[in-house]
Amino acid sequence: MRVPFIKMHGLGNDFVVLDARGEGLPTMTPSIAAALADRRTGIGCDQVILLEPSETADFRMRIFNSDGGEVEACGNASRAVALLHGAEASVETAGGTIRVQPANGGASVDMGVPRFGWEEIPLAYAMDTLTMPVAWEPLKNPTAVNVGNPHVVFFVENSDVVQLDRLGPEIEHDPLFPERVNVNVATVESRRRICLRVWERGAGLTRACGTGACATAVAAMRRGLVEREVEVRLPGGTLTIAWAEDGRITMTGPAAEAYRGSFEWDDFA
Ligand SMILES: N[C@H](CCC[C@H](N)C(=O)O)C(=O)O
Repeated sequence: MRVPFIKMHGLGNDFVVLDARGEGLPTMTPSIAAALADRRTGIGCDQVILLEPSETADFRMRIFNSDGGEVEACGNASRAVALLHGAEASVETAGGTIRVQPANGGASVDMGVPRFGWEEIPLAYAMDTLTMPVAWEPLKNPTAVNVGNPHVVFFVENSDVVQLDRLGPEIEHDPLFPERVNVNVATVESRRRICLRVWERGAGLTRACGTGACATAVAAMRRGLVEREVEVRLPGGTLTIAWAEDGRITMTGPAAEAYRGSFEWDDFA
C-alpha cells in the first residue's frame, strides 16, 4: 500500500505525519514507527505522528518516539498539526484533549493543566516534586512536572556546558521514573526568559521540545523564578509559554511543513 506523508517540524523538532483521518491505514506498530523514524534507512524524524478520527474530539493525534514507543503528548507536533489542519480544533491525545489554533506561521496550543503529585509524574515512590532530594552530579534537586508526559527539570548556571548526552540517558532510565522521563536542563536568564536544552525520552537530544518548554516554564514559575508568561529559548528557536490563573498552560510558536512524499507500507512492515 502506497502511503502519503507530510514532513513537518516545530523549531527543528521533526516529524513524519501520517493523516489517516480519511481512509484508514494498516495498524501502526512500534517497530514500523522506529523504522520510519530511522535517519539512515527510513524517512527520518524525532517522532512519527498519526492522525485518526476521534469520537471525543475533532481528531486524534497518536505520537511515536523514534525508539518506537507510543507516548502521551508532543507540544511541537501539536503546532504542526494545527498548521496542517488549518483551523481551530480539539485534539484527543493519550495525555488528554488539547486545543490548537493556527496563528501566523505557527500555532497556539492550550496544553491543559500540569500535574505535580509524585504518583502523577509518575515517580516510583513518594517525594517532594518541587525540589526533589535527588542528584545525578552535577545535576541535583530538580522539579518534576507532568504536562501530559513526564518531565524532570534541572536549573543550572549555564545549561550549555551540561553533558546532557551522558546524563540524559542515565536519568531517563533511572528506576525512580517507572515510565522513564524527559530530561530538561534550564538556565533562567531573566524573569521573562529561560534558556533550555532537552534530552527527550525515546528520542534523545532534540532541537526543541514543546512539552519540555511548558514543564520548565511551570517549574520556574512554581519556584518564583519567572513571571507567568515567559520566552523559552531552545537550540531550534523560541516558544512563548503562559500559565493562566485557571491553571491552563498556553504554548505559542512556529511550525512548518518541509516536504511531502510517499512510501510503500510493506517496505517498513
Ligand atoms: N519525547 C516525548 C514526546 C515528544 C515531546 C516533544 N517532541 C515535544 O515537542 O513536546 C516523550 O517521550 O514524552
